[in-house]
Amino acid sequence: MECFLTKSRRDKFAKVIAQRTSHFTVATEDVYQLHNTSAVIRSCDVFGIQEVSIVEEQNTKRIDREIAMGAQKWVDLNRYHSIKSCIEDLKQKGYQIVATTPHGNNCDLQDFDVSKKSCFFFGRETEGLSEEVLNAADCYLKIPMVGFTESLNISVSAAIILQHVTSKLKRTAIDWQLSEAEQLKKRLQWCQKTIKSYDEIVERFYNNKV
Ligand SMILES: C[S@@+](CC[C@H](N)C(=O)[O-])C[C@H]1O[C@@H](n2cnc3c(N)ncnc32)[C@H](O)[C@@H]1O
Repeated sequence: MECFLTKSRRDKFAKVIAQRTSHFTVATEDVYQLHNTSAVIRSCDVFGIQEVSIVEEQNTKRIDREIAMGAQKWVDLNRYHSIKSCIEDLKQKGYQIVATTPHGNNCDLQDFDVSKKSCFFFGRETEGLSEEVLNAADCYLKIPMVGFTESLNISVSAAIILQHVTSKLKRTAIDWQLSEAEQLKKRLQWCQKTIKSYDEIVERFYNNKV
């Protein structure tokens, strides 16, 4: 199927998939502002996180396509209407639950142990994470702050944390890449999303673009 893509598109897929990981994943809990969820998804794509879970117990909103800049097309979105089922699924997949929060004596980002498969939970703009997530968490993670402001914006926190943990992970000997079979499956899915119609394939074929 990839033969129907242009060479530059195929090369791009190969380059991006080689940097994708399921060692880390991200979950957002009832975030009110669409642009915040979209910006988190965009950061996941940028830092190579393949799966994102969006919990909408109270809000059910469409992802803001403009802000995600098409990132929602390349990242797998799992949507949940209950935090309980989201946590159960993640634990079943072998992830530890990491509650990100500006409060308390949590683990500082610099000291975070990247060896375990982890899901980073990000909370609501005003209330932060629910008691349910905080109680289920295996650990708490904090970005150190030295100003007057009580917390960072959720999408800013996600970008800082993901940049830090993914670059630290890549400096270890941990096997963090998707398996060959997973990479192939994902590339085929991306192909399907890229090719909009059979007419397009035929047109490309006759115009010698493939
Ligand atoms: C605007 S903050 C929520 C502030 C809220 N008043 C609270 O008490 O958590 C939104 C989310 O960003 C993340 N966050 C913000 N600042 C953070 C920090 N310094 N360290 C870790 N996560 C942070 C957390 O996931 C938080 O739930």
